[in-house]
Amino acid sequence: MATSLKTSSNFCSTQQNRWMQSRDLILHSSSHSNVKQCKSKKIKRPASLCVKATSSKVELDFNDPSWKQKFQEDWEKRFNLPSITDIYDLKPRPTTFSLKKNRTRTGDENVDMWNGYVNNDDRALLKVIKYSSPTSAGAECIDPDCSWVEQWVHRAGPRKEIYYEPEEVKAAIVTCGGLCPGLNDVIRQIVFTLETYGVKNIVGIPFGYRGFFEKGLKEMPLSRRLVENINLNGGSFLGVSRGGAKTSEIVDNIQARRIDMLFVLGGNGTHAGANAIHEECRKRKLKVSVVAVPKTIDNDILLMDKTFGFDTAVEEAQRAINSAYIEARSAYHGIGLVKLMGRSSGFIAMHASLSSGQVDVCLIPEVPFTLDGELGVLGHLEHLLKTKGFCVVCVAEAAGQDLLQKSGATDASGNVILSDIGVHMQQKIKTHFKDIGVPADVKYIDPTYMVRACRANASDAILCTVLGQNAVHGAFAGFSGITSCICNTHYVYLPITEVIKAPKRVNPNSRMWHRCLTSTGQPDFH
Ligand SMILES: Nc1ncnc2c1ncn2[C@@H]1O[C@H](COP(=O)(O)OP(=O)(O)OP(=O)(O)O)[C@@H](O)[C@H]1O
Ligand SMILES: O=P(O)(O)OC[C@H]1O[C@](O)(CO)[C@@H](O)[C@@H]1O
Ligand SMILES: [Mg+2]
Repeated sequence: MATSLKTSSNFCSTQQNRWMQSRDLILHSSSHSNVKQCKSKKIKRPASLCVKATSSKVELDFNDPSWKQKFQEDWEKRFNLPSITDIYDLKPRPTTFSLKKNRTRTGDENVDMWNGYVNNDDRALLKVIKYSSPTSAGAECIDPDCSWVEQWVHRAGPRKEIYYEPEEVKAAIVTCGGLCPGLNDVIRQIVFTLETYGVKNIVGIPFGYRGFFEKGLKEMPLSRRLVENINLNGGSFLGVSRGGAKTSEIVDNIQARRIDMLFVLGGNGTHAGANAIHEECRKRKLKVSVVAVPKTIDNDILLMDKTFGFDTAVEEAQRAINSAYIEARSAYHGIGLVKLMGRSSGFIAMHASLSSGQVDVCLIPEVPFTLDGELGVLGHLEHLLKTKGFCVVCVAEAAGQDLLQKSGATDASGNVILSDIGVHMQQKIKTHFKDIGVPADVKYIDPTYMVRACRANASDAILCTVLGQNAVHGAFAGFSGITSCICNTHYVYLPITEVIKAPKRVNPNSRMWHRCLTSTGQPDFH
């Protein structure tokens, strides 16, 4: 396969990018499917794309009849799951995770064939829509004709054979980054599942990656009895932290503590850290499985349907919007303004606006806007006060950063600290209506930590259960450097490298954003 793929990215040209921009639907999809457009010097028409592989950039020539096959071979390579068997010649043993007791005797002779395990060759389809044109809403295209190409990913779940002796395993769990509903549900399910396999030595690492190197932070022994009820509360039973991740020190500590399996719960940053730990373990030839579970209220991790905690955050955010609506509706010329979290993506704002049905203006970082001027937000608010008497605005915390002075500061993990768009808008709205002599009663709600410090709702609790259990199955199957997630409604494992390439963002050409616009009735603000 390698010989059939060129590995140059030099052909990517600005000219070709212009072609891409004129077909901006493809441009958007390109970031999602990690496909970069480029121009082959040999080809006149814009029919060549650069496909960025994990470690190299691979160019595909769409005039070559076998381009699909080449794309798929590259895809297979990129989505192959790293395993401890890549570095060790290991013999598997039959699993200790028994499903037999759940089997019903039906008299059907096939029942003896049934085993309930997932085969390593099982796959789930990542994309199920066949777009007939790059201009179709939300189209995700690989080639200029938007051809259908199967993109398979590895199915998650228990395997019939495992690569660890459960009695000898020491498993550790760590929760990193900011809080998120469902952390305790995942911890609990990991412990339950490990015990079902027969693992006796399970520990929690306190306060994120910090727990690996901060003196005085001791690991916490975990058991079913101890974690049985932790899902009844929000937060993390183990504590969380940002910053301070030094991979080599962490791996020294993993070695010193003789940890065989590490379960890492966190967002983009945590996943990058987990992958670095996995790589370092591999470099040192350690038989350690590092398995991540994607957590973040922001829902900004690539390729997956959603991260756990997102649904709950949306539900909580919706309550804030409802309060803003009630305040605005009850005041003379009331304007309710709600700022919602989302470091680089507007998913919470978009979904909470959609679910509440009470928002007139939704502002997200992916869609630029102006406040002043004929087409600005303020003019539209004037119109809303005139026509319906009140209005509700929902703004994502990362929206409109171009309108504000940059703080230049970063948090302990290196994430940019955003300027406060909520406070800025509150002041701008007040000043604007004062200046034009129209009374306006502005009620500003910033629910920040309330949307993430709560207990998981029912749908998140189920997602956490499945992801937590699958994380353990993945580790016993010998995989490492993977994440346990949901793609296209199916539970799968993805290599971490594929999900940390960029933060996932709302596609302004997607049906969902257009549904949001239909719901709010807002015009373009620029
Ligand atoms: N590129 C990286 N390589 C190694 N470790 C990292 C990297 N980025 C972040 N980390 C570490 O991962 C941990 C969590 O990162 P971060 O604070 O960005 O939260 P996150 O996992 O992205 O979750 P959240 O959604 O709450 O922001 C921190 O301890 C941080 O030091
Ligand atoms: O104040 P903290 O804990 O650093 O986290 C704030 C950030 O964390 C998140 O909740 C999750 O990434 C973001 O929405 C928000 O920007
Ligand atoms: Mg992050």
